[in-house]
Amino acid sequence: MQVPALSEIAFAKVNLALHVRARRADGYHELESLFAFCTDGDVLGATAREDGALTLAIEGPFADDLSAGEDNLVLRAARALREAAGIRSGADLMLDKRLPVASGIGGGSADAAAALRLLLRLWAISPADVDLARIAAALGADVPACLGSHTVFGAGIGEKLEPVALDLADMPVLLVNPLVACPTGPVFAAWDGEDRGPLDPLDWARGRNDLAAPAMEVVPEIDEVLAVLRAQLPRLARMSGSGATCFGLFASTAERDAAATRIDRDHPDWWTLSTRLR
Ligand SMILES: C[C@@](CO)(OP(=O)(O)O)[C@H](O)COP(=O)(O)OP(=O)(O)OC[C@H]1O[C@@H](n2ccc(N)nc2=O)[C@H](O)[C@@H]1O
Ligand SMILES: Nc1ncnc2c1ncn2[C@@H]1O[C@H](COP(=O)(O)OP(=O)(O)O)[C@@H](O)[C@H]1O
Repeated sequence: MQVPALSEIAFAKVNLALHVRARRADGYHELESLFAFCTDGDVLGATAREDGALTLAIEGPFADDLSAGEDNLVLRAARALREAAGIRSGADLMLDKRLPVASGIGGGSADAAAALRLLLRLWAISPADVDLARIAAALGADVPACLGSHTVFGAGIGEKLEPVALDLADMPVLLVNPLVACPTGPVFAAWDGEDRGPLDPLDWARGRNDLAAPAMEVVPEIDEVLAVLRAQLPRLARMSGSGATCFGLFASTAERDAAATRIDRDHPDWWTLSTRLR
């Protein structure tokens, strides 16, 4: 595979807390979440094409779990940006798929956001000339937060973003996933409809993930992932998004790495990623 001209990391997303407040008439859910991002993720590369074609090739550990067809969020993002900018530029896109698919860490949303950042650069589009927030929101509820990929408070269906005075950079994180896909729609559908109260973003550690219980109905293995993670004595362990990935926040990289080694040894069929918040 050729070396791409430009590349961007599609930073893995973690919902440090996620409170579901109401089911809307259109089936979507009002929520409040503190989004944070890891320093690692998928890697997206791009090389310009003169003929205006858009192509996508996928490699990496989870390449077989998704199609490189027209509905891939990377290609949808590229087409949306090109249309908004009124240009006919092309690109060969290469996605190194390192994050498990449908796993609550926003792989698809992060890929879409990375595609927007990357193609703005490749095609020399000024962000002032396109309504990036609108393009992002049309691609998925999480894409606006993934665009900036910095700690942010989200309301509405996740697209109403408010800055938050929290610096969590460099905090050691361990992500653990049982490698059972956990699709977002069925998890929201299994939510019991009870509003358990608002999220104070500055008090997120005492918050909740209201999707954990419904996600465990869809993927029962999440219960064991959380128990195994908690046994490693992190500062905090919780499920991210609609699952099934759970995260542990550790006091030091040494404690995080020791936990990863034990979990990899005891659960060789699970996926883990030792990373940091950015
Ligand atoms: C739960 C969260 C938390 O960050 O993350 P993930 O678990 O997907 O990573 C997000 O809200 C997910 O956002 P995103 O992954 O963009 O969702 P979408 O593709 O737009 O929606 C997939 C489906 O989930 C349901 N959905 C999504 C968002 C929302 N606020 N309410 C919903 O009910 C809808 O049934 C929708 O058709
Ligand atoms: N580039 C992509 N990466 C991952 N999933 C994608 C991508 N493009 C489209 N999808 C679709 O989006 C769905 C949600 O994937 P993903 O964003 O990984 O889940 P989650 O938001 O739960 O982490 C997948 O089931 C997949 O079919």
